[in-house]
Amino acid sequence: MKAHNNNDSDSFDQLLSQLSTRLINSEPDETQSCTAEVIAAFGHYVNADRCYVFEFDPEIQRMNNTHEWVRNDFSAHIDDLQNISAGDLPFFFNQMRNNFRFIIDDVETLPKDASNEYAEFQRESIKSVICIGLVAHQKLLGFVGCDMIRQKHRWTQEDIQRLSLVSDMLANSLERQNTYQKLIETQRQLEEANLKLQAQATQDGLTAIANRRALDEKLESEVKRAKRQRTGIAVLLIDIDHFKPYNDYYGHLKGDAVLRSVAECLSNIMQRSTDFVARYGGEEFAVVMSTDSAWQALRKANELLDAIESLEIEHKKSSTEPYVTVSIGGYFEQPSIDSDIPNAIKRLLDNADKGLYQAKSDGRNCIRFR
Ligand SMILES: Nc1nc2c(ncn2[C@@H]2O[C@H](COP(=O)(O)OP(=O)(O)OP(=O)(O)O)[C@@H](O)[C@H]2O)c(=O)[nH]1
Repeated sequence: MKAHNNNDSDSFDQLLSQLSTRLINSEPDETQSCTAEVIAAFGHYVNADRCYVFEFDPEIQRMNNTHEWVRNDFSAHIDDLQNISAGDLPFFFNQMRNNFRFIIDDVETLPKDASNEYAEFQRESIKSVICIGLVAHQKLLGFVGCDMIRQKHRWTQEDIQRLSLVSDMLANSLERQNTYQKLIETQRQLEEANLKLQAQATQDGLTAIANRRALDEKLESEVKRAKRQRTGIAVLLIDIDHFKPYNDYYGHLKGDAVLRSVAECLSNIMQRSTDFVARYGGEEFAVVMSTDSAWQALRKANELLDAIESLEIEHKKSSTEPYVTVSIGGYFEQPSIDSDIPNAIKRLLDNADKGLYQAKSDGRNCIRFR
């Protein structure tokens, strides 16, 4: 076998140093191609027939071949060297766990208890093999190795030293890659948690529709839009009639179910992208709609009133029995271009509330528009 001369060693060291710089600065995709280049470079340098990287699972019970370089026509084995267990190659796994290396000049000299390994080396026509562990923070992550197929090779101190350099480089890069993956995963979890928190902050827990806070935000954006586009905006306040007697007679849990049914019914009807339904508090709901006329809003309010009664939820303790009904107060306004937004919002809510009070006074299950 060809011995290295000083030129070989110098040019290999230079190449390794360049690849190392690239690995340090590489994105995950480039890390893969750099690793492939590193093992190819080592394969050429040591005049090997096959070079590879394997990664262990955290328990060092299984390993996968992640990168492979083969000389000329030698057969590649990366596909059949996946998910290899410690039970398949016990001698090898033990050597790697205990010594972080496995160096065999002649596979014929393997001890008897390495019969599985011997059979595997025969299958791959391997005569000599060297594997050096990828170790980061005293943890064995995998190994980089070389096979000699054409002829046996006595691994020199120089081979071992240079492959150890390669393994240090790859271990650091693998460690960095794992940290990067963990960071990406943590970031994904944080974003998911943030989205959930955001949804919770603007969602009513019982009915899953928007809450009061979301309503305030919506009113502000809709008033701004109405001002800009010179359109009108209507607010409806919808209150379940005699809900206290309902709770007292049917129980709080059934009361909760009524709130959910009413919320769902309102949401099903208010389906335009500019429609908005929120739980205003207790047994009261609010609807915001962009509309050109009070008449259109009144028509929608009538639809809602009928739809709730049509749910036919029994309510024996109501003056509007036999079913659960609602009273609705509404107000429509076309904000002028110079109207003050907080005042406009206050006007919308106050007037809708006055309408609701009037509807309650006038016997409930009716609409009063101001
Ligand atoms: N089940 C249930 N009840 C609620 C919830 N929030 C508020 N309530 C009840 O809603 C009822 C509201 O009662 P009142 O304000 O007296 O109104 P009402 O009985 O509906 O009378 P009118 O509105 O005048 O027709 C109270 O009994 C509250 O306990 C809730 O989340 N679940």
